[in-house]
Amino acid sequence: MIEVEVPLKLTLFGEHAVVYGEPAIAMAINEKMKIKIVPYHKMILKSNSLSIKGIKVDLEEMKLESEETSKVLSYALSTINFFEKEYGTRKNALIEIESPVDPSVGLGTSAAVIVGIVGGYSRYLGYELTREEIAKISHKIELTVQGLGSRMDTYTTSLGGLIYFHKGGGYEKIRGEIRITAGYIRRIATTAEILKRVKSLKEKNPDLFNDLISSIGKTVNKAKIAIEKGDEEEIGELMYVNHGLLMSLGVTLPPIDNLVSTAKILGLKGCKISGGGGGGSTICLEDERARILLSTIGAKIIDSGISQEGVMIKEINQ
Ligand SMILES: Nc1ncnc2c1ncn2[C@@H]1O[C@H](COP(=O)(O)OP(=O)(O)O)[C@@H](O)[C@H]1O
Ligand SMILES: C[C@@](O)(CCOP(=O)(O)O)CC(=O)O
Ligand SMILES: [Mg+2]
Repeated sequence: MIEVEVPLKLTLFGEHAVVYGEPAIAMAINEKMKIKIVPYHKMILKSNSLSIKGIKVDLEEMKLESEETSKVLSYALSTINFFEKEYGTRKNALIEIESPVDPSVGLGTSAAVIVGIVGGYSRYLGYELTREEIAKISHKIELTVQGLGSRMDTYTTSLGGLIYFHKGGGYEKIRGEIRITAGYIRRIATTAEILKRVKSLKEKNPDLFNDLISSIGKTVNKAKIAIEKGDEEEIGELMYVNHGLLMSLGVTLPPIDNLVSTAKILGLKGCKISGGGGGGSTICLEDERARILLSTIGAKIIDSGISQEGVMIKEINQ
């Protein structure tokens, strides 16, 4: 049996802008997606946190027919099919995915599912991929499924730690400690849908869009220096600036905008959305009042402690 643990992630700065070549800073956290792969007589996928809306069942064979299912399983299915296409092999297995959070809440579950299956299923096939190789393959798959996207989530969940992604490519681990209070609410759209909306904004108003995106890039670079210096005041101020720029891109949601502006008035050091937006995750520099504010919007608080470890793959002889 192969057991895989993949850290989820928080985007501290630079979401959306990183898709257009700007820098970003993300952090792997202690919330871990777990994937188990055991030999089986056919290919079965089990997942604890998915739900589908609307089903059609062939009552003769009790066979479920649902467009929605293949959409919701798109990341997992594309990853399994990747191996068949690239390696020409398909070894039946029972693949069980256990997520600590709901899908599509800005915590990188899409990336974690891909990274977990790439890491676990490649090992199941007898390959020993490095974390960097897992990240590279996973980014390719996530991009194929989403049509748009950056290397940020797949690299952060594969490699672990606090990572600065350079403008135009490459990355480096950042020394520095940042303590976050984080929670999430359900979303009104998936990241793929939100990415498409942001892209249409770019097409409609390229000059304005480019100014907004490069302002986010500047914010990210100032934040990197502030994190390395441990300057919490500056980090927090830049979180509010980044949130305001994301608001201009139209990816935030009123309840979260209200929370962020209330936090600023109350004197919390810094808050912003994290990830694709449209609801989902909100992060603040660690503060008890942030937990209270998050609970007022019904957010589920998560374990946002940093995970220095990236994807962990264990082979267990049964
Ligand atoms: N536990 C899971 N099992 C299978 N697929 C999952 C799971 N969690 C998330 N996914 C996939 O990832 C998609 C969510 O990706 P995305 O919208 O990018 O949100 P996130 O912010 O979590 O990355 C889901 O629609 C589903 O296809
Ligand atoms: C919006 C984006 O910058 C981050 C998406 O994060 P998530 O899938 O919402 O966890 C997209 C990307 O970087 O691929
Ligand atoms: Mg995602």
